[in-house]
Formats: sequence, structure tokens, C-alpha cells
Amino acid sequence: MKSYSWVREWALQIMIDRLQQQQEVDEKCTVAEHFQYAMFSLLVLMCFGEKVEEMLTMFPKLGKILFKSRLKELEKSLSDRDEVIIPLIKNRIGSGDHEIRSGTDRIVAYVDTLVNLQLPEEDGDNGNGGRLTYMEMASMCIEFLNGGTDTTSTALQWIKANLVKHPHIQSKLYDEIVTVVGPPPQKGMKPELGQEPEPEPDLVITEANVQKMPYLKAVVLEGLRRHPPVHFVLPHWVMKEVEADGYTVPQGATINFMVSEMGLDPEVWDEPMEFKPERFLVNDGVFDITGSKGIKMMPFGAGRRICPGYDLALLHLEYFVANLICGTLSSSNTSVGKIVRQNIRMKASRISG
Ligand code: HEM
Repeated sequence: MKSYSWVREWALQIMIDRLQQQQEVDEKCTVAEHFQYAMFSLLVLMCFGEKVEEMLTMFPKLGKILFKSRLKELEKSLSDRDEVIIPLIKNRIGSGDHEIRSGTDRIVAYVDTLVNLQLPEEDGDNGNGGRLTYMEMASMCIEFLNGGTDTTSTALQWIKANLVKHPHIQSKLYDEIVTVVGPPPQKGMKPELGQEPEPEPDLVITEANVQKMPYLKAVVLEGLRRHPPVHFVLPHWVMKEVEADGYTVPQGATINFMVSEMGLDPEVWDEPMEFKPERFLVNDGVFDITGSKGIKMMPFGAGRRICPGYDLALLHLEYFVANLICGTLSSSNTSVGKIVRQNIRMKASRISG
């Protein structure tokens, strides 16, 4: 079966490894950068079918940056259309390997879908027979990486911070996880005198498990309502004069939407400053995030230009939150749980209300 599940497991492992490595040298490691790096690596692999480390052989200049763990510089280099992105696309096409492999599990990379895309005739002539040009494909890859990295990792940080601030929500979430996947694996035998104790194994939550967790979904939605990572959508252009709430919005005007304020509107939300996932459990936990049945909040925008990655983002958030919560509550002092708990506390202390 084609599935991206191993890609997410791989990214989660990257995050855990980096957190552990940094903590060995510095007690005060910053979680945010590791969240971002894992999310970025995940999207690079989905986009080009290459692991970031493997790209070093093709682009040695990226090696220096990676070595120094300077994510911002790496992201910047990967915005270089001519020197990096287009060669990566050509490499993908040239390799003829249109599937990312892991054992028998194979998936198609984002670039492969772009290469095979035939634009409809009504979209006009793009000068390339309806096929995307390299420049067009490169722009879309950059949008894919930029659109999905900081947004998802910022949302993840705020959700974790709120969970640290509200331990009862964290416990409730943990109980839901245990109900679905069972209790965490037991520690090994008691060590003999002088032997190192066996590390406590972490519980791994799969994507299939995540689908059975309504409270987890509610926690993620509440995080997006209370702290949407994008305060405004992209600017929109009014195609036809329209009346809205007694105002005339003229054709050609540029408009935007106050995404953060919508989620905090006391006329729409009860106790809007409070972090209360339960508000999303009504209607059997069904909430229309696309705004097609009425807009109460719009962290991903709404309508035709809604974020095309919203489903993927929700899945990533649910998957990472569930796995990090398990680390936080079930792990020994050497594991990811302690590190995340210590670091995210700083962010939690900045939350008002
Ligand atoms: C929590 C995570 C995310 C949030 C809050 C978010 C939010 C948004 C918002 C508000 C917009 C503008 C919508 C508008 O103009 O009306 C947008 C656009 C976009 N997002 Fe996301 N996004 C997230 C994750 C992702 C992911 C994971 C991807 C892809 C991997 C992605 C790809 C894009 C792209 C390509 C656009 C531009 C669409 C266009 O030009 O019409 N986003 N996103």
C-alpha cells in the first residue's frame, strides 16, 4: 500500500534524536528549532523524495549549514530556484525513480505529481504545451516547503505549551491515547547491581490510532483557535463589488481577514481566552474547519483559496502532539518527555488567561 506513514515516523525520530543529542551537551536546549527541523525534513522528503542528509552529496554547500544546524540558512538555500530547487527537480526526473522507498512501502513525491500535471486548456497557454515549466514547478515546491514548515511547528509549540499549562487536559489526552493503544510497554528486568538500567520504551502512536482520538482532534482545533500561527490570510483581491455588513467593498480592493480576532470573538465563543478543547466535542466532534457551513474561525483561510495543506497539517499536528504527549508522560528522565516538558514550560508561562 502507498503510504506516507513511515515518513512521519522517520521525522518524529529525527526530532527525538536531535532533542536527546542537544540535551547531552546543553540542559537548556530549545525545542522550537527541533520541531521546525523535523517538520522541514518531513516536507523536503515528501516534496523531492530525498532525505535532507542525502541531498548533501548533491549540494555540498548545504553540508556546512546542516553541520552547524542553522535551519534558517538551510531554508534560505532551499529557496534558491536556479541553484538548488530546479536541479533537485531535474535530479528527481532524471533518476526515473518516482517513488520514495522504505522497504516495500513506496510513495510518490510531490514533484512527481507536478511533472505529470497537464493544465486544462481554459487556463490558457503557459508556453510549455500545458505542462508546468521548471520555474513554475520550483515556485510550487518553495510554496510547499515555506507554507508547511513554520506554520505547523508554531502551532505545535503553542499546543504543547497549553498542555503544559493545563495538566488536567494533558492527563485526559493521555487517558484517551491509552484507551486506544493500550498502556505503555513495561520496563525491562530490574538491572543487576552495577548495571545501567534499561531505558523505558516510549509508546509509539500510529496514524491509524490517531484517527480514533476525538479529544486529540479537539485539542488541536482549540490550539488553532486560540493561537493560530497565521494572523492574516494572504491578501485577497475583490473581483466584483460586494456589500458586506452595510459596507460597500469596491471591485479591485485588496482585503484581508483578522484570523486571530475571529477565534477570540466573545459573541461566537464562550470564554474565548480560555483553552477548552471540550468546546469542539459537541456535534459528535464534527467541526467544519473549511468554513463551508459558516465561519467561526479560519486558521487555514476559507473558500477557494483555503490552505491546500490543511488536511496534511491537521494530521501532522495530531500525530506529533500524540507522540510527544506520550513521551512527556510516560518516559524516563533520559527521554524526550523530560526535555520537552522543561523547555516548553517557558512558552507556557507566556500564555495569558
Ligand atoms: C497549521 C498549519 C498551517 C496553517 C495554519 C496554514 C494556513 C494557511 C493560510 C491561512 C493560508 C492562506 C489562505 C488564504 O489566502 O485564504 C495558507 C496558504 C497556503 N498553504 Fe497553508 N497552512 C498550514 C500548513 C500548510 C502545509 C502543511 C502546507 C503544505 C505542505 C501548506 C501549503 C500552503 C500553500 C501552498 C498555500 C498557498 C495557497 C494559495 O496560493 O492559494 N500549508 N495556509
